Amino acid sequence: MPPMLEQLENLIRERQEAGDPDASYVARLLHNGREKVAQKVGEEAVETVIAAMQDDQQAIIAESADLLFHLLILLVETGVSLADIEQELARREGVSGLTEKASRKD
Ligand SMILES: N=c1c2ncn([C@@H]3O[C@H](COP(=O)(O)OP(=O)(O)OP(=O)(O)O)[C@@H](O)[C@H]3O)c2ncn1[C@@H]1O[C@H](COP(=O)(O)O)[C@@H](O)[C@H]1O
Repeated sequence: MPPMLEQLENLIRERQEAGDPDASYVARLLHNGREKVAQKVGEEAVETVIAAMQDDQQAIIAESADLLFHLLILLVETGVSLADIEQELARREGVSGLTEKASRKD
């Protein structure tokens, strides 16, 4: 995983443990609960899709940064680590999505 994401993950964990909702955006969002965090992820995902459909490179970058940032907060909230995601991606490595899809029973 890019070091920047791991750095942010650590900072979000610190905010979860000792952040002040009056002084920290991350602490405030976490304080507001999982539903609010999940809602932000949904909003940022939609904004990223809109930016892509508008073919706006700068907006795609900005909205993707918002999306990754809020997804990291949701992962910390749910107790999932970037290492868990990395492990899952490694497990899938080399298996084409088409092959995986064809192997499904349903
Ligand atoms: N990377 C970010 C980051 N990206 C986006 N945001 C904030 O995310 C918020 C949500 O974005 P929106 O576009 O939805 O803005 P909004 O209209 O205010 O949305 P609502 O929350 O009001 O619904 C904005 O206030 C952005 O400033 C971020 N806030 C913080 N960080 C990083 O997190 C660190 C810790 O931040 P604090 O917890 O605030 O100290 C910072 O040092 C940064 O490194």
